[in-house]
Amino acid sequence: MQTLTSLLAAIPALDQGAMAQAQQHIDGLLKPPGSLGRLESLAVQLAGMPGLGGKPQSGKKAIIVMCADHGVWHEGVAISPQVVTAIQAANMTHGTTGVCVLAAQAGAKVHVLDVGIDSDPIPGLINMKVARGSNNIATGPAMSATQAQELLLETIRYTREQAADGVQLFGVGELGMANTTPAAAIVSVLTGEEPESVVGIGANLPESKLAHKAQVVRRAIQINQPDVNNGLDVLAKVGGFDLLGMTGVMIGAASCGLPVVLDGFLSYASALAACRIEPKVKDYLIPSHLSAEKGARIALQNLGLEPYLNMGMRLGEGSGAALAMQLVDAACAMHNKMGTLANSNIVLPESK
Ligand SMILES: O=C(O)c1ccc[n+]([C@@H]2O[C@H](COP(=O)([O-])O)[C@@H](O)[C@H]2O)c1
Ligand SMILES: Cc1cc2nc[nH]c2cc1C
Repeated sequence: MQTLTSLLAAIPALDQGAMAQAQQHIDGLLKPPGSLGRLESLAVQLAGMPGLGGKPQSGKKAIIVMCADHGVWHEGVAISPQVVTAIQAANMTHGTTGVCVLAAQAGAKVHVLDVGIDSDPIPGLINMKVARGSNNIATGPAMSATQAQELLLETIRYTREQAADGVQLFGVGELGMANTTPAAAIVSVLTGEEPESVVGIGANLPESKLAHKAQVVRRAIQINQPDVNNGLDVLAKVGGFDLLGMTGVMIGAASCGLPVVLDGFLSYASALAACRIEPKVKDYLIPSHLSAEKGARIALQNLGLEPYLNMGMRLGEGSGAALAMQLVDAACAMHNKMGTLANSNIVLPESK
């Protein structure tokens, strides 16, 4: 089996030649050069990804939803009953969740992984349960270093298997009551921002409880002392199984030279950790929307990513990734189907 070190070393650089060629092709399409804005830069980014063979394409799509519970829920940082994680995970298999409906619109398959729900195994889910919930980060590490290393490798392997099975576009999603608390802790540690700046209401926590939630995040960081230079240590100490699993999908996709569409706030935390583990992962990340969670802008700015959409969404599950997959399809259609200026005998003067 491949080691994490060898998988990280195998992440290819973007193909600059293919990107220059795509840019030239797009400049010759039937429109004023640059007039399709960020759809054009998205197509160029895709063209550079070696796993797509030098051309923007988005055939088979997979949204991988990591489901887990969190010991820190018991600190009173979330209002949803913890059992909602298990109930909603089961709903994923019935196709009734937000992500399932939006993924169907995008032509994406939803893969639901149980990486640590506090329940018996749920029929229809892929069982990668590490434990029935992570430990309470306010009193100690979320998981052991060994658990973190093993789950990271297992989720990377799962992603690479899907790539071998023909998936060309990945999306990440998560489900886990209270997970905006460990996500805020990760974002605070990896951006250097104060917990108060990155803690938000999650799934409708009353504003009056925000100061308590920030205090819990502060305590988690104080007690665990995560190593800011070690993304996996941060995930293991103040993260959770779902957040770590999404990092695995990002590294797995990048190691295959394939794109991965982010979702909301939780996925930004996972992406910050992925890029701390290996900065090359960044080239393969496609932001989707700006989550309405308070720390969202800070996290994305730190990643150096500008979201495509701003819809006030904060559902998670991979719903934002599903929506933005349609933009990826649009960028591919533009590149592959539009006519050219040359074929219409249109000659435009240089604008510079
Ligand atoms: O995607 C987002 O930006 C997002 C923002 C806030 C909440 N969520 C979802 O709500 C849950 C976490 O909220 P909470 O309040 O329980 O920490 C979890 O299941 C997430 O999928 C998701
Ligand atoms: C119903 C429900 C669905 C969710 N999906 C993600 N987080 C959620 C929280 C709740 C409460």
